[in-house]
Amino acid sequence: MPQIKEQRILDYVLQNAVKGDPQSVVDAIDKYCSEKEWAMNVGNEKGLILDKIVSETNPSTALELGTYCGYSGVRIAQLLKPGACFLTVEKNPVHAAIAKQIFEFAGVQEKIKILEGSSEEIIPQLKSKHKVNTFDFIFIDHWSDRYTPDTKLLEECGLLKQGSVLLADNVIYPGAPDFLQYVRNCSRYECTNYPSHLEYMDKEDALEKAVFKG
Ligand SMILES: O=C(NCCCCCn1ccc2cnccc21)c1cc(-c2ccc(F)cc2)cc(O)c1O
Ligand SMILES: [Mg+2]
Repeated sequence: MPQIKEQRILDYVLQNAVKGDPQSVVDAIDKYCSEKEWAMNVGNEKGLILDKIVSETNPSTALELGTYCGYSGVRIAQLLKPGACFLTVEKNPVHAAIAKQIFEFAGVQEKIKILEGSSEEIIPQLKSKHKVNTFDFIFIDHWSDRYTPDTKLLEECGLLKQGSVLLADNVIYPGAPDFLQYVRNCSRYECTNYPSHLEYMDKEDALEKAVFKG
């Protein structure tokens, strides 16, 4: 019995999903986490909203803050056009290692680059060290108290352009009240709320989309 939940999730995927089939990996994680052990993946209900917004944006450049086991990374990667650049930031090295193996099993590893570290140290390095200009799409799913400072940091680092789409998870539960206040009261963002539920639970949650107006 692997000692940590994330290793058990990986093992379940390796034994129950189809190698090279991203959707089977997503479905296996959802099955395990709804039937066996809850985990903080965005889940299928919010995941379908994520899919719709990624498809509508059709990003050439995408960033994710909060990789965890790679569930949302696989969902996003399978929707990206060939040649798109997708970076995902994970502070926890154990989770990053699990996500790497999930991406490889799903067959999306060529589309995703995992950056290990905290958002506040990585965001300022993105232009210089990772040859990024601006992001078309950003999925925010890390510590909720970093949502606002990191949004401001992305602005200050010139990583947003007119039309950049920010999509934040958990704005209701656990909640990101200061982020909602910031983007909804800042004239530089057009916001849309997508009510949903906490992954694998009946508790209310929501995604918030904030489009940068430049
Ligand atoms: O905490 C969550 N996510 C954040 C984890 C990332 C922390 C570390 N980290 C990763 C990248 C990174 C970059 N910079 C700094 C730190 C960084 C989360 C929690 C819940 C949740 C928990 C308990 C409960 F009872 C109900 C719900 C549900 C979610 O969907 C979540 O996403
Ligand atoms: Mg989340």
